[in-house]
Amino acid sequence: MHCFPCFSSPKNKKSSTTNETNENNEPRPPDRRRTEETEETEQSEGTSLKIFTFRELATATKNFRQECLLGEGGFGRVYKGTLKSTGQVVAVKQLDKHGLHGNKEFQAEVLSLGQLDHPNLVKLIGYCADGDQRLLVYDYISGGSLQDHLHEPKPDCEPMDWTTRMQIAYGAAQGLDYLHDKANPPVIYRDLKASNILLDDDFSPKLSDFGLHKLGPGTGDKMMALSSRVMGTYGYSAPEYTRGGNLTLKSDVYSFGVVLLELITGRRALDTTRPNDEQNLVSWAQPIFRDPKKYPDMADPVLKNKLSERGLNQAVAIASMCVQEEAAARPLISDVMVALSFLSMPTEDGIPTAVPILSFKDKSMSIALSRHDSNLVSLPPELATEDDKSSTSSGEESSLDSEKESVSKNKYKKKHEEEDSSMESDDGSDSNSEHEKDQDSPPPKPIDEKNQAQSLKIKYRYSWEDIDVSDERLSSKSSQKSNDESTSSRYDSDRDQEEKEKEEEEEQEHSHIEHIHSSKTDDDQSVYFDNDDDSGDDNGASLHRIKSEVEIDSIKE
Ligand SMILES: Nc1ncnc2c1ncn2[C@@H]1O[C@H](COP(=O)(O)OP(=O)(O)OP(=O)(O)O)[C@@H](O)[C@H]1O
Repeated sequence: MHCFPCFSSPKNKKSSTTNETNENNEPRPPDRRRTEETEETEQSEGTSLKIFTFRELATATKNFRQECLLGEGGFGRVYKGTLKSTGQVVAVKQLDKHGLHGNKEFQAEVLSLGQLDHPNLVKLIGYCADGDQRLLVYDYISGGSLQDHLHEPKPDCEPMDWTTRMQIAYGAAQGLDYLHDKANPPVIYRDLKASNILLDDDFSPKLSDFGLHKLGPGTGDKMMALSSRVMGTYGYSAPEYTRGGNLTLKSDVYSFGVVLLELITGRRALDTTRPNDEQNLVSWAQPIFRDPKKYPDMADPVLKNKLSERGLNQAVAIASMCVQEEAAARPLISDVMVALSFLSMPTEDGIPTAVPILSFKDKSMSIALSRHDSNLVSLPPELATEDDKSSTSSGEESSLDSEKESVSKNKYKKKHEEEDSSMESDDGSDSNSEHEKDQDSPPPKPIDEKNQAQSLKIKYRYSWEDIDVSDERLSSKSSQKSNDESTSSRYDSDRDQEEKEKEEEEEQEHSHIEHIHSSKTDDDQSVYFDNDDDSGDDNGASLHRIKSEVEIDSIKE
C-alpha cells in the first residue's frame, strides 16, 4: 500500500508530483517511489497535521497486530503504535472502510479537526488516506478512560476522590466549551460519554472521538448534523436527539450532565444489572433532584464521608440543570464550566476551600463563590487569562452572552465586538484589540480582605420565551435586551442593594416557572427545586438566557 496524501504543502506538492489532479479534479496518488523510498512524513498545508504513509503506520503498529489493538469503537479499530521516525507513541484509528466518509468528506474533516487544539482534547497529529484506507493518528493517552477508572477500576486502584472527579468534570467542560465556543465553526461532540473521556497520568481529562462528523455552520442552537444518522449512545443521548435526531449544542450539555452524574454517583449511564427503575441513570436521578435531603444518598458509596455536602449539592444542582428535558432550559457549557471551576478547587483536609453557591431566583441564576479565609479568591488562571474569560474578572462584559445560543459564531463575534465598543464608550477604556486588552486592562481587582467573606457572582438572566419563537425574534429581542442592560462588573458594596431593586422590578414584568433556591447559611446550604408554581409546566414556554454579568464583591461580615 502506498500513501495517498490529500493535502500537501506547496513545497511538497512541487516535489511529490506534477500531476496533482486527474481529469475529474480528484487528487492523484503521489509519486510512488518517493513515498516508498524516503518514507518522509509530509505536513498538511495550513495545519500542523502530518500526512503519514500507510507503511509508516503499519510499521508503527507492528502491522496492526492484535497485541497493539486498544479497542474497537463505532468508527473502527484503534491501535497503539510507535512512530519509527520520532519514537512518539500514538493511537492509530483505522476508520471503517464502509463508513460514511468519502474522500472529500474525509479531507474536509481532517483539515478542520487538525485546527482543533486544546489541552482537554486528544490531539490529532496526522492522518493517512491511501486507497480505501483512512487512518487518523492521535496522541496516545496513557491513563485509560474515565469509564475504566470509574466503572471498571483495577483491583489495586484507589477509588477516585471527590476533587479528582470534579477536576475531571471541569477539564471535560473546558474541552467541550472549546468545541462549542472557540472552534469556528462550532463542533457538536455528539457522543460525549465516560469512555470517550481519556485520562492522562495525572488524571487530566482529554476528550476523544470528537468531530468525526463535522457540522456545518448553522444557527446556533439549531445547528444540525450534516448526516441525519442518529449517533450517540443510549443513556447519554439527549431526548430530542434520540427521538428525532435533532442535534444541538445543548444535546452535548445533556450528555455532559450524564457524565457528571456518573462522577457523582459512581453509577453507569445505563446499567442493565440494576432493578428496572434504576437502570437509566437520569430517570433514577430525576425524582431525587427534587429532594435535596436525599442528595447524600446519591453520592458514590465509596466517597462516603469524604466529600462536602455543600459541594455535593452544588454538583447535583449543576447536573440536574444539564439533563433537563427541555434543551433550551439547559445551561451553556461555558456556564457549567465556570461553576465547576470552583467545585474543582483543591480541598484542605477534604473540605473544599471554596464552594460555589448556585442560586436560581426568578430569571437569574447566580453562581457565587464564598470563602471565609484570608486567601485570595480569584478566577482560576484559565478563566482569567483568555480574552473571553478575562472579562469575567476584569470588569468587562462577560463573554457568556445569550446570543451565542441562537446565532452563528460569526454573528456572536460581531455582537461581542459591538458590545466591546459600547463598553469602550461607557468606561472610556479601549478594549477592542486583544493585544491592547492584555496590556491595558487593569488586573482583576483583588477582593481579599481579612475577615471578609468573598463572593464572585456570575449572574445569568433568563427570560421566558415561547418555544416556537423564531431564531430572529429570539436573537434580536435578546440582543436588544442585552444591549439595553449594561453588562459590567461592579465592585462597589452597594451593588447588592441595587441588584435587588432591579430584580424586583423585573420580577413584575415576567412570570417564572421554576425556582431552585440556595441558602447561603453554613448549616443550611441547600439547593432545591421549588415546584410551587403551576406555571411550571407552561406549554410552549422555555427559559432563554438573555444576559450574563459578573460581579466580584467583598462582603463585610
Ligand atoms: N488517543 C488515544 N489514546 C489511548 N487510547 C485510545 C485513544 N483513542 C482511543 N483509545 C482507546 O481505543 C479504544 C477504542 O476507542 P474508540 O474511541 O474508537 O471507541 P469507544 O470510545 O470505545 O467507542 P465509541 O466509538 O462508541 O465511542 C478505547 O478503549 C479507547 O480508550
